[in-house]
Amino acid sequence: MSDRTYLIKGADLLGTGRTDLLLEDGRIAAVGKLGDAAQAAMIEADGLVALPGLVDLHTHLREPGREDAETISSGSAAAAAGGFTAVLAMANTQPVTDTAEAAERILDLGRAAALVDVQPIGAVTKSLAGEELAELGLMARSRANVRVFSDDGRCVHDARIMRRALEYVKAFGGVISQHAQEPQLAGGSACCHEGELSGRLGLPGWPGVAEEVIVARDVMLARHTGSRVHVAHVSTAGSVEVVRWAKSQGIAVTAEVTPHHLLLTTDLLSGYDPVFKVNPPLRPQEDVDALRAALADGTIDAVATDHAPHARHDKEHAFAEAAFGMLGLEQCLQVVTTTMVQTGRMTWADVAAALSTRPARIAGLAGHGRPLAVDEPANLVLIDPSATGTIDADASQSLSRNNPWHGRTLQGRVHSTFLRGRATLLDGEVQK
Ligand SMILES: NC(=O)N[C@@H](CC(=O)O)C(=O)O
Ligand SMILES: [Zn+2]
Ligand SMILES: [Zn+2]
Repeated sequence: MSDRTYLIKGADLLGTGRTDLLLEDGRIAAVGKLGDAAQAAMIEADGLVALPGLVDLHTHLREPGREDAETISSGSAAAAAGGFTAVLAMANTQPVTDTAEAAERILDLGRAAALVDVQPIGAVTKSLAGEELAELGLMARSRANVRVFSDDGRCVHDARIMRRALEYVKAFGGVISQHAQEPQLAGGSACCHEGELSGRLGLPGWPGVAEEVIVARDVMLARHTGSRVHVAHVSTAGSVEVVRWAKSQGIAVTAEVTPHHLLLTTDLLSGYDPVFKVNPPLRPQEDVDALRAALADGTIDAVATDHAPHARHDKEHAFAEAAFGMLGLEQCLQVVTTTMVQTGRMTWADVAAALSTRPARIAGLAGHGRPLAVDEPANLVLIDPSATGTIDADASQSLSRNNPWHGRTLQGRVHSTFLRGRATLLDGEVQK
């Protein structure tokens, strides 16, 4: 299983043509038309597309604190099953990842699970309380080498704290990933998109502008400080407009969109099923269309899952009381295949950019998002784009079952994943 040599025969390299790949000693040892190699395990990759290993900028692994919902080990298995070779672990654990020691502990647990590189995200403020900056510098200088900071789950709403955080991380090339949700406009019990439907359902909603005002403020703070801001889970056409404008001005902003915001719309809430309760909420079709267009034209840099596992007893409530969040790691590539590749909006090379190269660059992860070329680390995924499957929430590697794709048919099947030449997923089986 572990450190063997693999010969991948006839994979379609980023959709540009068929080739063989030899994986040896953790690296890509040869690319091209290769003869049989003794000792190598052969993988018949006829019809499979090879992409660089996927990188998720936004994963909730729940350990420490909520190991009933997910552990670093179970979340790593879900990541491998989804074609990921690196995930960034959000800081809203219990306790919060707001110290160097906490970040190093997550790094070590990820190494012990050994299915994906788990890179901790550090909190921007102590305990995510929004009041005092966390130990950003100590986390950056720690063994965990933290470069991405986020209070995700909460918005860094105090403009003065956001300014200081941006100034601080600039010194070491860090980035602030913002959960853009203005608390006065989207406060209290808001639990869905504000619109005609929320009125009819009797659910308090929050409008897209509550996201957009924070995105607008933050790009101006990024311009003022000369620092980098990343917009987590962009959900509205208005946010896309702001990001597009900011990029045209040369402001250092990047943005991500989730699989669910690329496919699901707010009218799913009419059944009051809490599996569709998420922040930011599912939006109308116009927003979904704008997000797809922005991902295709590069205004949105990356797809990130916002994989948010929740135990049954937190999710199975009346809609208004249920926890926010849905699973994402295992079906991300299939959703992108379905919404973006099958529809002709993106090529496989575009997918590699949005799910691997750009997220690795945003997060400063050196060994990931590299081209599939000789001497590069053997981090890659094989996908069968012609396969279709009906999603079964119970077939998940995650400890949680809040899977919004359950019962849906999606295009594509993740076949195998390799982390530094070691198979972490082989023909659909996670290699623990
Ligand atoms: N997306 C969600 O609805 N929930 C996330 C937090 C977050 O990403 O804001 C969670 O931690 O459960
Ligand atoms: Zn968030
Ligand atoms: Zn999140």
